[in-house]
Amino acid sequence: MSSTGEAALSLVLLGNPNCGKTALFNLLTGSRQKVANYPGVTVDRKEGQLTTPAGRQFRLLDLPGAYSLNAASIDEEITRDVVLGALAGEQRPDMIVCVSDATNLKLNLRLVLEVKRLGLPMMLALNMTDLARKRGITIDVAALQRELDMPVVNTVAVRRGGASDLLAELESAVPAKPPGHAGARPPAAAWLAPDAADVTATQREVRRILAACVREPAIDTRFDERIDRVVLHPVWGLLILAATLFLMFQAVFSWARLPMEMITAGVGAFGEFLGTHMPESLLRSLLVDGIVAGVGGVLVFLPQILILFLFILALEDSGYLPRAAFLLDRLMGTVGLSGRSFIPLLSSFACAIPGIMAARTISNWRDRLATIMIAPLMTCSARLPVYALIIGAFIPQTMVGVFNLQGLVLFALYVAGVVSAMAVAAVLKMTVSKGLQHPLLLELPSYRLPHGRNLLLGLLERAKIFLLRVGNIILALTVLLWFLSTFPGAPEGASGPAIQYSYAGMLGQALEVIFAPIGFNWQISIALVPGMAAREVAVGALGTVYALSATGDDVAGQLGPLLAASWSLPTAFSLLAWFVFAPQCLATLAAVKRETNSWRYPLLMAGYLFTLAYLASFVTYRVALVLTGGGHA
Ligand SMILES: Nc1nc2c(ncn2[C@@H]2O[C@H](COP(=O)(O)OP(=O)(O)OP(=O)(O)O)[C@@H](O)[C@H]2O)c(=O)[nH]1
Ligand SMILES: [Mg+2]
Repeated sequence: MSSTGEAALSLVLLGNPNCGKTALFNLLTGSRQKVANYPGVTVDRKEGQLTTPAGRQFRLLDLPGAYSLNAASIDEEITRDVVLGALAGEQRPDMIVCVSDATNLKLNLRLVLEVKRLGLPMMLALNMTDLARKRGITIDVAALQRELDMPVVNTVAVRRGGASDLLAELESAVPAKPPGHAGARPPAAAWLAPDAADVTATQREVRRILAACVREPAIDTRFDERIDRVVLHPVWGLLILAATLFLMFQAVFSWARLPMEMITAGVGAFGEFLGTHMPESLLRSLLVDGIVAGVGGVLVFLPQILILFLFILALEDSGYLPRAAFLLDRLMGTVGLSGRSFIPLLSSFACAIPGIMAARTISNWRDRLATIMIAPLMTCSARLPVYALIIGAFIPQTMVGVFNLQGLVLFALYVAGVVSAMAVAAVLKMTVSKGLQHPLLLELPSYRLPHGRNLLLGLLERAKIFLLRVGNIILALTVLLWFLSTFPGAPEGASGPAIQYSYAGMLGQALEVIFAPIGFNWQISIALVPGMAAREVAVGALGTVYALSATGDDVAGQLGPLLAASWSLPTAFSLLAWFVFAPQCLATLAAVKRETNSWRYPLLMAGYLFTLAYLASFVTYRVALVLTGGGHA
């Protein structure tokens, strides 16, 4: 509570895409919202608390970027509605903090002038002033303040203390709201969508203000342009993109080997220690067969996940992503998608859910729907443990020329996801999403060397998310599965491992009827069920199920060799094919329901993905059987 006892005033951060609003929000509130160097990162309103050095409190809202309040896409509608107080249950903000990229005021000031017409209390944060200075741009802040008739402060959102001027301004400039008098806010002028004449008038005003307040050297963009000549080249550009992605998958395997071996050894030693030092009991089984075999089995994949994210974060920070979108626009156009879909789809490599949300930036509903529907085919990071487990067990570590064979297979699985997504998009184009092509208008940010500290923080965040997942949902489901696999115990005189007679064993054997034609045994069938909650759980579940089926030896930390001994190669390939397609993630389906506001699309999605998964596994299994001389199963 602030010293004067007033209710916290609400502030919103409003500005063009990629001008640094979220970076500023994080700096002011201590949050860790996603920041990246391309437009359209934030797609939802985010709330935080801000306390000034003197102890004054504010509610701060971060908004999706917009070029105008005249919204064209869902994310921009959110921004408009928050600013105009049109959102249900949300009052109009007390004050608007416009954030502008100081290196690009010509574009940014248009929004400032448009918003100014609302007549709300307002101030301007000139962000990225570090870059502006580096480029020799000088801005006369006092003059700008006079011209705009509002407080103007310099900020550097990525530097500690970079918002001190803004905080000082907030300390003094905001009129306190009289307690209990919510109605005392200044009335906002009604907002009318600007017409062509308004836009021209605003442009003219921007030019006048810039002439009065800003001095720029003859712009020196040669650096960016020289890079773009290669990166946006139709042939070289595509080669660079392919090489980058390829390198990423090679690295996931080759760089991760040592840390993975260390974790495996650690987990194995721990399991063995428990196994030898605890008396034979249910508790020992829960710890060794349930938790160590299950959770430990998933934990091993942390290094690979971090390497994947290192690449994704570096790409996001560099400014390369919108270029790749631009490059792929024509290619994606052939299947009815636009380059606009590229970033949502690329985000889906991390997880389909933020990818599906990022599709909000696509203004055309049909394009957006098509993007949402194919997002789960992008290989999310939760599939990585499953792929890596099977590849590690069945694909030898040989080198093919300079390439690591395991990395090649992983790359092929990612390609399989992308190619199927394109095929599905092409089918959707013929049916639901028939429509015109829209030209891709995308602002290209300046290239920037990824910030070491940002990368490190991003990776720590990722590690935290993964470990929390392991500690929460994966642990809980593993324990549940251990329970279901242990009870009821085997009847007297039973042959075979006790798990066969348990609840999970019975379920697995029932499901095996469905899955036998695609080569899955009852152990795999069991693992698929908890795998619906989170894909990695399938790995933990296999660990537990095999630990309980094994006769004597514990499998903690060495599930791979055990699988290699008990599955045929066709079964392994079939399971890989299954995971390329199967919608093994309820959270994704829930996100689709939320984003499309209907049950229709998640159901459609689950239906088509399960069908594809079954077909793909069936074909893979049969073909592999023939090729490996396994005859008819
Ligand atoms: N050098 C420098 N970089 C900055 C500054 N502020 C933000 N950035 C970088 O600019 C990029 C965009 O920052 P974000 O905070 O994601 O921008 P945003 O306005 O929230 O973007 P949207 O959510 O897409 O509208 C990131 O790469 C930041 O690291 C700054 O003051 N100086
Ligand atoms: Mg943002």
